[in-house]
Amino acid sequence: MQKIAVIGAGKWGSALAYALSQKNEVVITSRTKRELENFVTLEEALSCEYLIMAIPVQQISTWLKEHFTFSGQKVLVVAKGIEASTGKFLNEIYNEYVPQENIAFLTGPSFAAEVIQALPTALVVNSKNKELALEFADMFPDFIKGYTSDDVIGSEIAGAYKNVIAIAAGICEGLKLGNNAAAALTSRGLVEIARFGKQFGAQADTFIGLSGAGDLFLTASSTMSRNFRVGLGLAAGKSQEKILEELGEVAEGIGTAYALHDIAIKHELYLPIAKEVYEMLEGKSPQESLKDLLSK
Ligand SMILES: NC(=O)C1=CN([C@@H]2O[C@H](COP(=O)(O)OP(=O)(O)OC[C@H]3O[C@@H](n4cnc5c(N)ncnc54)[C@H](O)[C@@H]3O)[C@@H](O)[C@H]2O)C=CC1
Ligand SMILES: O=C(CO)COP(=O)(O)O
Repeated sequence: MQKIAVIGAGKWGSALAYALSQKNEVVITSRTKRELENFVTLEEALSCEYLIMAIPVQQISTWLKEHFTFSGQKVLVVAKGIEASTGKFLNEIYNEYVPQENIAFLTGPSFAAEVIQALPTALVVNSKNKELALEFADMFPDFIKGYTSDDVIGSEIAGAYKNVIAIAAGICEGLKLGNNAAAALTSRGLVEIARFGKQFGAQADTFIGLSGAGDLFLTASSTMSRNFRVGLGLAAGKSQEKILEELGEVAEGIGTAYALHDIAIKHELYLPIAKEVYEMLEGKSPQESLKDLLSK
């Protein structure tokens, strides 16, 4: 039995704590105390050999600075997004604290609400350390088929960027543009993600697999996705503040759209869907944006 600590008791941290507890000893911690039987202090969690990091991307730099000291832990990062304030990828942020051989990243189609019901899925553990990736994949319960990959940057980009495309897909649905438009937008989204990934050294195969197409098709087609629901809210003319208040949970696509906007300017990249999502978040009319994307 492995002693695993999940850090962050939101939807995803809680679902993974449940899933991993099928075969392992798991404790969980969060910034506010929860009435959970396996709840421990942060100090105790950080003393475990294996850490599952479920803190949202926009908060993680500050959290690491304030709370984390590396002492040999093996870390699985399960968040998906790009830091808005700096444009940094998660692996860059974590690599300032955790050596590359001790860190892995989890991607693939995984609504927490289904994982916590033990419904089946297949996920990818991405790490430059193959042994570590296998170690984490072996911890999964029978209802999660574990794959491994060494394409850390590709899988990370796929997981982060699909949240932005899911916002666009939610807008498309909210505006009732039809199934053809939704499929066109999602497939162009996948091309956009893959093209962006190539710029940063990703492997092309990653984008047609679980971390790319798998997670994109899931998130961009379901109201279970928080990012998709952000899109529905924008289509309904709601403000970003109102949408987030109603959501009550994190939607990483928002911060990631801002990050992509800055990265596109810095590297002179053509990211049409991400650009329109950014502009809609900044107040452009969704009708206008979708017209710009989908008509000649
Ligand atoms: N919910 C899902 O289905 C999935 C979520 N993810 C990713 O997992 C990450 C977390 O998402 P959820 O758990 O769903 O979000 P959530 O909104 O349910 O929970 C976020 C958690 O982070 C904690 N948190 C926020 N700021 C913090 C800080 N400064 N210090 C410590 N803790 C802090 C909150 O207390 C909360 O427990 C996101 O990056 C998301 O994209 C990935 C796959 C599936
Ligand atoms: O990443 C997810 C599923 O794989 C969750 O997506 P949302 O954050 O949009 O709900």
